[in-house]
Amino acid sequence: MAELLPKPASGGPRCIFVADPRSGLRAIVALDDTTLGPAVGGVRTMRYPSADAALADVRALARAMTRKCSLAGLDAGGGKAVVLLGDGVDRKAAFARLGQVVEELGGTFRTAGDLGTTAADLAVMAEHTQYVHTDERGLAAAVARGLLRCIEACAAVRGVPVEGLSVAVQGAGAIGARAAAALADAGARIVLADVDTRRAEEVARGIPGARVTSAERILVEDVDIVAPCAVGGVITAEVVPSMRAWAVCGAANNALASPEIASHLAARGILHVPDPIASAGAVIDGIGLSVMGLPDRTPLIDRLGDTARLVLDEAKATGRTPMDVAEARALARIAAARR
Ligand SMILES: NC(=O)c1ccc[n+]([C@@H]2O[C@H](COP(=O)([O-])OP(=O)(O)OC[C@H]3O[C@@H](n4cnc5c(N)ncnc54)[C@H](O)[C@@H]3O)[C@@H](O)[C@H]2O)c1
Repeated sequence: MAELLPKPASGGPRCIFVADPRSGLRAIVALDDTTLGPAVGGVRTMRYPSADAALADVRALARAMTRKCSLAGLDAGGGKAVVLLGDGVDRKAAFARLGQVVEELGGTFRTAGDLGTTAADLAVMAEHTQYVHTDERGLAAAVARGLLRCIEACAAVRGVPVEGLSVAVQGAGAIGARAAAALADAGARIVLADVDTRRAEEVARGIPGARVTSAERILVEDVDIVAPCAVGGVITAEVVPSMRAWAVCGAANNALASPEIASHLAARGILHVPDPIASAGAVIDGIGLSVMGLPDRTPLIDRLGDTARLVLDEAKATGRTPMDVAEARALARIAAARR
């Protein structure tokens, strides 16, 4: 069963709820603004406390993807899918059904991996749809490249080189591991944490000079930059006063617990590169190839550093938060396309 939920009165993404009793699949696909092109966004797979929590998450993530695609200069809008993990799900059959649903959408939604979705899940989807991007390693490398460019922008604003910076990377999954390696290659000193400590230790072993800290401490470590690369909502009103870093720049989607947190960071003088910019490497790589036909996406990925710099400079000049500046820039491009 695939049911189109009514568009919320407050606006925001259109959602399709998918329930497949045979496989146990429960999923929601959200389609946000498609002015610039098809709705694009990865598949997030996790246990949610309730269906309402999953709906709120997928809507917020799809909205963020709209901003991400617009800021990156892509011919694409925002979308997202979440799979609600629960007991008794036949994972292979569930992702096969999700692949069929994506195919039935006929290219209006294009997807790839995200938190909790494995390469095996994506491979199963790809047997049923042409609209899934399965090159997880390539996408993670693209995210890491874009994140590095944004960290270079932070360093330039601060007037310091990237070489020798200490960076606390939260999350040692696909993105965190690749980002930590790329930052270390650029001369940064890495502190790494994951709720799965063994995973953090394994990743750290492959990165010269990296050390592991606890998941509880990572955001308040005595470092130059904090790079959230795990779940969203981690930069909270409680965490900000204890932070010792001078910049937050990571690839986790929706890292701020709420929009007001951007003001908390600004009040403490902490630079913040909004994650719709810092995490955009993957969508640029995927959509740059599949929708825009760009043989080489690296110039567009490298431009994320310029965008980060512009946003940080405009925020400083106007007294607005980088989040507000980024949002305004993203929406201005969409408004211009509608005219
Ligand atoms: N995969 C992509 O192409 C992509 C692209 C752009 C952005 N992102 C974002 O990057 C983030 C990570 O995605 P991923 O693909 O690496 O996911 P993943 O599932 O491969 O890895 C996530 C890791 O974070 C760890 N983790 C979860 N909660 C944590 C916490 N509180 N503290 C420390 N570690 C924690 C998990 O144990 C896991 O190792 C997500 O926010 C995702 O939306 C992913």
